Amino acid sequence: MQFGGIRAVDDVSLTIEAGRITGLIGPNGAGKTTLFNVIAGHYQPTAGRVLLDGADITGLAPHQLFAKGLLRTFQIAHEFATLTVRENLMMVPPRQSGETLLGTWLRPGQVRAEEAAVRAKADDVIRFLQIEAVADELAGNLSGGQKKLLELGRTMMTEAKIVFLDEVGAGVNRTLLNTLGDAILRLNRERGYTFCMIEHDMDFIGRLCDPVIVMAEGRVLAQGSAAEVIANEQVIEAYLGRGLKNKPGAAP
Ligand SMILES: Nc1ncnc2c1ncn2[C@@H]1O[C@H](COP(=O)(O)OP(=O)(O)OP(=O)(O)O)[C@@H](O)[C@H]1O
Repeated sequence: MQFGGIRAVDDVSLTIEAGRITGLIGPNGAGKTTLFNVIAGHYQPTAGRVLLDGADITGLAPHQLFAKGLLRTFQIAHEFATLTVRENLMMVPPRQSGETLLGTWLRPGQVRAEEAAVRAKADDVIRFLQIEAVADELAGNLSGGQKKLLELGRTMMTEAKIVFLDEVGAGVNRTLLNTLGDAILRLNRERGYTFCMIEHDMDFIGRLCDPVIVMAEGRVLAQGSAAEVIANEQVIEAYLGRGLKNKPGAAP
């Protein structure tokens, strides 16, 4: 992927395996976000292809990828501050077919049945994420970490099972980060979600991700378990002077 003279992602070849939680790390400017943008349909790559289950999805728009079950978290608009958590969950369209106002007049019975199904689904999400205590709280009153949990919950309201998370743990306190991490792990193990996540916190990455892919200067530098990549000389060098946040074993 080239922006004028800058090759933000250069000759990158990688596989995100179904059923795994893949971590994507690398120093600032490594090309992680650009790669996400190319995969999730926000940028048309200047070269190369993106395949989903062998089918070419290069250049498809985000809503077309969404229909194929691939979602990047910020594709769901941010929460509505003046609606409750449950209402926020119920606002998420399961697919982007575009509910029409006319439809609600023509098929009121069907609409009522759909609303009941959506409410049941929202209740399931609330139970799964163990956020019953804030279900009727206005989303605007949630802490930053609770909003991230809500964001995950909104993802669960869709049909997408391949989810790209861009720094979902950023700015979340340690306790809620653990809760968020548990939810991601359980979604992966119990409900078959595939995740790919950009993160900077190595504790978080180490707990959740296998494999971890390291990018630097637009290229894939290393790939392996979290323990393998943080012991990799090239990776240490790429981070030199920038510091791996919360590198296990590092002095506090
Ligand atoms: N829209 C754009 N136009 C021009 N250059 C861009 C654009 N987006 C990214 N770049 C450049 O591409 C390179 C990779 O940026 P990118 O944001 O993908 O890195 P990153 O690994 O996500 O970094 P960070 O961890 O800081 O978010 C950088 O040199 C950046 O300045």
